[in-house]
Amino acid sequence: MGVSQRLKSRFRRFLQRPGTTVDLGPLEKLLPAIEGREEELSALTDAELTEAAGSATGYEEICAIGREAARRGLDQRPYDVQLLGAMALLSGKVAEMATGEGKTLTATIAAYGHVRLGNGPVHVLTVNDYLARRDARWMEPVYTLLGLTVGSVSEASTPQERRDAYACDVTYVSVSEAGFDYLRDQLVTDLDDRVQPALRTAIVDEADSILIDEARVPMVLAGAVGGEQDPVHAAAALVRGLRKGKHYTVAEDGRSVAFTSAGLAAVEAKLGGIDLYDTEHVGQLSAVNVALHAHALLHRDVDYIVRDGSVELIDEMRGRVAQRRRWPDGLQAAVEAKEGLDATAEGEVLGTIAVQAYIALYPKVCGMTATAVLVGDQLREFFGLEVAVIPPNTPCVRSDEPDRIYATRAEKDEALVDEIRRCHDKGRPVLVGTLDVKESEQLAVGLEAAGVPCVVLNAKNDDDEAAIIAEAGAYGAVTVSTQMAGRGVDIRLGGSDSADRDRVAELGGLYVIGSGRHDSRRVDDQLRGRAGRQGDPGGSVFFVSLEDDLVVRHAGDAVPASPRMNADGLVTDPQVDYAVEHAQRVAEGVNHEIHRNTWRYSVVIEQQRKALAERRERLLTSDIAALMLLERVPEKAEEMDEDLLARAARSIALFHLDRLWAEHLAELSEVREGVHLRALGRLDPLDEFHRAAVPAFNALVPEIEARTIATFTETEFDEDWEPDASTLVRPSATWTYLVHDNPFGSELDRLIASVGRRLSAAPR
Ligand SMILES: Nc1ncnc2c1ncn2[C@@H]1O[C@H](COP(=O)(O)OP(=O)(O)OP(=O)(O)O)[C@@H](O)[C@H]1O
Repeated sequence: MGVSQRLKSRFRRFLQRPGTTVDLGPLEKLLPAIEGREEELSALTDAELTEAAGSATGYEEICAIGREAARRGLDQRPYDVQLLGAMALLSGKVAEMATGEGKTLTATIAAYGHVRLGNGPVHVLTVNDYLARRDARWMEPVYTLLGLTVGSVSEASTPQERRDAYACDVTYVSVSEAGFDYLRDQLVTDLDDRVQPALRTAIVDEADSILIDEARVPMVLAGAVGGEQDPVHAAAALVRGLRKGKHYTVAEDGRSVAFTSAGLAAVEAKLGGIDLYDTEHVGQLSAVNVALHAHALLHRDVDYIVRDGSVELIDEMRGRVAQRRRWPDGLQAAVEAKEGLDATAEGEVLGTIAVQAYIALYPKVCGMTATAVLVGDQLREFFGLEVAVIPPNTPCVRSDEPDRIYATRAEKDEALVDEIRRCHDKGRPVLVGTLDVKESEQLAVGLEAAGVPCVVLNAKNDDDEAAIIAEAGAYGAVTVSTQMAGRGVDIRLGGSDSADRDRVAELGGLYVIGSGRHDSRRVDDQLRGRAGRQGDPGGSVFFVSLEDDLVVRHAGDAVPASPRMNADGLVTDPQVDYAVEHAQRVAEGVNHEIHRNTWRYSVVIEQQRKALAERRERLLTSDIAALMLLERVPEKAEEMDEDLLARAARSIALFHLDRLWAEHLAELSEVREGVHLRALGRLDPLDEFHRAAVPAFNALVPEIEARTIATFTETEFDEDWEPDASTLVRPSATWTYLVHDNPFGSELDRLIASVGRRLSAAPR
């Protein structure tokens, strides 16, 4: 590489440092020309506008026509910054636009543009069904004027409704529904049963949340198989009385737990004095470890709630019940057993894909969120996406106060209630963001005792979430919710009808209070962003205590022994401010590392899934299965009617491919859970995983052929032969779920830790 090239590449690396963003200059230059088209376009009839929309080609024309359609369809003229955002999305970037800047409309113009540029159909991927439905309906008049069809998919949609929605130019769908549809489509035996067309372009809403926070969440399609309950219940009973410190220790980061020698001895005694580390008890050891995880690390009303006799997971970030989400196999049943509920059937995994891998199936991806810069390096690392920061339409005048830090939790809680009461007495609306549902409820009790009425938004009333959040800016309102709840819902000053706007604005607008710093600064920034939208007055502050989890876990050493404080107990030591910032950065680093690690495991499975999907597609759309049988079993195949042979060969081969893939997934998950590794000792888990996964996959294709030939040979065919009539019965009921936070990595650590402890324990 020559000197100038090296310089260029260094300069480029400088430009691409985390936090650096795309230059908007070239796009800004188009704005005057777009504006110049307004008069001429406004003179067109609706029909003429629609016709013009159908032939637009460049960014300039797309934006000019998009603007005119929005003006007519919604009575809102898109701001220049919204057009800049739309162009950033058209050029495949993640647009960072502050909360309330009108991302919904921005995405609409971009979706139209993508269709015009030949990148359709476009999927706008949302974080939930509510937003998919709302945005599709809200933007429909604009799409109609642009001559495009729009649809939305939700959990309740029938296959035909899904097919219709996906047949539109633009489809709004939550990322999980889209992923599940993809997985179901991978299992059809008749092309007509598919609902999704080939994936082309995704516009990802709340991009940081979907692309980073949810990236490693696997979406799972399962078939009904009876679950075994008893070992799980037995293991839950074994760990029920165990105590922290004495019987087990929890790692500082709260992510893993390990038996102490005393704990292990207690469990082994209850089992009649067996040695759990004996190879014959490997299954039991695994069950007991999972039960301990459920017992020690998962807390009711924080990680899950129990409703109508079943365990429902709480989405840690949003603080609301995560629909159809489960922990990985075993853990879910262990929590159910801990709560004394019948364990639900595990089900056989028929297909699975992580959110990140699903997104990667779209040849074109772009996205938008209020907080992208902070994850700029991760967006680049995992998706090759760059961030474009779009300036606000009206400058933000929100006043963000420095953290108020107290020595103890109790002092913090008291000061928090006092501050809320002071604001409430004046009528200034307050939105409090808490870290979890339990904290929300505790705060509500404190507020009630102080005579402050409040509305608590928690996982248990998620149906009304949007409506409640929309009123958070009303005069005198006090709303308590977890930090992430209600993302995407507009908070207007003076209530959803803005009736009291002036009075509330005079009081300083909405006051957002965080009851603690989240693990990620991004989530804190999102919370702050709920105040001061579109140039509204507003304020934000976070209350922190040195006993908060985040500080204890990640900055224990950095906190001075006796920090400076003022008379009110407020810590005024700059070193403490630094320690809190530091704790957050460490937590962010830990999460990034977990993401990277999980992804390294998924890469192999992903390649295998893709290779098999291609094979399946060929089986489905060609006669390769029949040709294989003609070659391998000529006596029988040549005698059969051609159509019948093609039909039978295809069904049998698809059946075996799907079955073997399901078996393969089960095997991989066992490998990952460490069942094999435990016997193998301390080897690099990732290497070990590859060593098992690659040959297992290579054996798959010959095995599909062998089983296809066997079934073909054994089956009697007549003209009316149907797959269902033979032994080729597919799992009848299928359902879908998301696997919550993958504890495998930490489980391995835990196992290694417990093995280590075991080894160092004195021989008995
Ligand atoms: N060009 C415009 N002119 C007037 N009002 C607009 C314009 N664009 C958007 N709005 C209004 O601004 C409000 C916020 O829009 P929207 O909900 O799309 O914001 P957002 O950026 O998605 O916010 P969030 O980060 O909460 O998702 C809506 O009430 C919308 O009608």
